[in-house]
Amino acid sequence: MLRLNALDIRKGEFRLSGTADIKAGARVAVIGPSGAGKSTLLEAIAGFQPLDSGKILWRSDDLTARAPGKRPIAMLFQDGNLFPHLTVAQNAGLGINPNRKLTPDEMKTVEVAISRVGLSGMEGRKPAELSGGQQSRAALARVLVQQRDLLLLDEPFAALGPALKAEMLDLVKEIVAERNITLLMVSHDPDDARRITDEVLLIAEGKLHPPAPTADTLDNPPAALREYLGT
Ligand SMILES: Nc1ncnc2c1ncn2[C@@H]1O[C@H](COP(=O)(O)OP(=O)(O)OP(=O)(O)O)[C@@H](O)[C@H]1O
Repeated sequence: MLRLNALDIRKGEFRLSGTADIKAGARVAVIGPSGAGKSTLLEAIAGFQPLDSGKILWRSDDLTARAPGKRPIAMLFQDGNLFPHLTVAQNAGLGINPNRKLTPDEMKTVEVAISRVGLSGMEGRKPAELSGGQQSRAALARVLVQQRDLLLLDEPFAALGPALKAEMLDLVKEIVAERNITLLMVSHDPDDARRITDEVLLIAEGKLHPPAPTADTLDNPPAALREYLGT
């Protein structure tokens, strides 16, 4: 269980508070109006945004004071997931160790991850030599080699066309199921949430709401969500 316990986050005038428990292995969409604090919540879970109060617990480990790199978390953002001067294999290898050459076993892990995301044969290419979809796959390979329990996605596929985005979401769904990864995904598109998540965590008006089933919530949205969905 990922326990977001009595969180209180302040950023200038902005404030977000609430409690939510996320079951291990769940796939959860983080939804809410623009500026509601979706990215801020992911940053807090990853350790980049300090809490004013509250605790973040994972399987009874208290992560609250832990540095980002020491948390069992991998994260993908909308942009900037790849270094342009490094190859696909080097970018993926950064997930294991940014500072030194990889051991043969670690190189094997990179090779398996690159194959899993469908980029075998492209290990030596730089990001500029890949399509947008292939770049997303390379970023996902880096997440895979990290072998973390939690994956946080902040709209990483927003720049892709609808078909490619659907393909990437399906790949993420398969991979998190295979590895029993707990997924939190920020999305502006309710169809993304329906496609791969079973629960939604709504953030609105400074409050974090406990996760609720995706289809029920989107079919019968609470008032705070209705305006955002345009229903
Ligand atoms: N450095 C900052 N100082 C003060 N307020 C900030 C700062 N950065 C962001 N904010 C405010 O924090 C709030 C939450 O921002 P956040 O990016 O988490 O929202 P979001 O729900 O992810 O938005 P969007 O859907 O538009 O990406 C916003 O109202 C924003 O204006």
